[in-house]
Amino acid sequence: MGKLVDGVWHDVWYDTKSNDGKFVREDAGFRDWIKNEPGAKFAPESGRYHLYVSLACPWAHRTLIFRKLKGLESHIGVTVVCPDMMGEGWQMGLPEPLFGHMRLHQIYNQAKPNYTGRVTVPVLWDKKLNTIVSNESSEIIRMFNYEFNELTGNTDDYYPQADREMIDEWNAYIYPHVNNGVYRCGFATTQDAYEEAYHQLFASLDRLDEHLAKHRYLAGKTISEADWRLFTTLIRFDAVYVGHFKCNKKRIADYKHLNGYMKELYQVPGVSETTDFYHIKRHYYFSHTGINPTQVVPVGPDLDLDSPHGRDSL
Ligand SMILES: N[C@@H](CCC(=O)N[C@@H](CS)C(=O)NCC(=O)O)C(=O)O
Repeated sequence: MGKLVDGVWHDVWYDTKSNDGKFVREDAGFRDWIKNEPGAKFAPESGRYHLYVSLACPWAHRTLIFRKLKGLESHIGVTVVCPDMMGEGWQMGLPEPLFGHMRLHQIYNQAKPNYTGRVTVPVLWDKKLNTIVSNESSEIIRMFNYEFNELTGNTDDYYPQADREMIDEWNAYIYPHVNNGVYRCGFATTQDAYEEAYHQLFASLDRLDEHLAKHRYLAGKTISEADWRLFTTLIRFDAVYVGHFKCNKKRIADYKHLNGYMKELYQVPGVSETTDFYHIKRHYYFSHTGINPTQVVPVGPDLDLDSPHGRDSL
């Protein structure tokens, strides 16, 4: 794990010392947008864009789900990096198809030779302008939700106008406490920083479970972006976060409503194909040697994801 400084790779772990042991996530460095409008710099064209993802990563997982559900698989190519993220950061198993690079930091440098920042997945690459459009998953999924509709004919909407306020509110609540909350537990380097994150996480999961007792989805009557953003954390929870990140007050399997909700989302056609528990477990347990120095990857747990979710009556 490391970062680029002026285009040079440095093998460094997260700096928690300057934040009282707290893990603080760095903002993404590439924030352009694909737009379906005349004269757009990044226009929605078939075959023009390429995604670099890790199947382990919850942020990258969001983009794979949207690529699948929005019918973008034949329009946007994908390179899946290896699950092990060691001294050189994310690496390819085979030379990636655009430049033959073996390391993701070479892709960042290809876009910006003097780049300074972390080298994260997902990355949305533009083959025409030879640059990174975006490395921010929350924005990539918005682009996938709308901007290719004319090309694909798929008008499914995960950010409908009528529910936007609710979706935004849930996103703003879930990101710090749950999505990033599990990382704030796992990467904390002081007891206090860990406990603060832990209590916020489980208070939030309790609140979500209560909400989902009465509502089938987070916002509105259909599955929205807020649900998919929560899902990619929930699906990793029992396999990784409970043990590796010490989020062990309860498992998702112990939450009646959250568990059924997670299963319903997992059972949406196509979604299980985007979920890879080998990559998920191998990445976290093998790569974070500061947390798990033996790099032994647990065999369990046995997950029950295909049984009836029991949410139809809501
Ligand atoms: N804000 C980014 C966060 C992406 C992110 O942090 N990805 C992790 C993988 S789960 C990563 O690549 N980490 C490498 C690093 O921090 O060096 C997004 O949502 O797209």
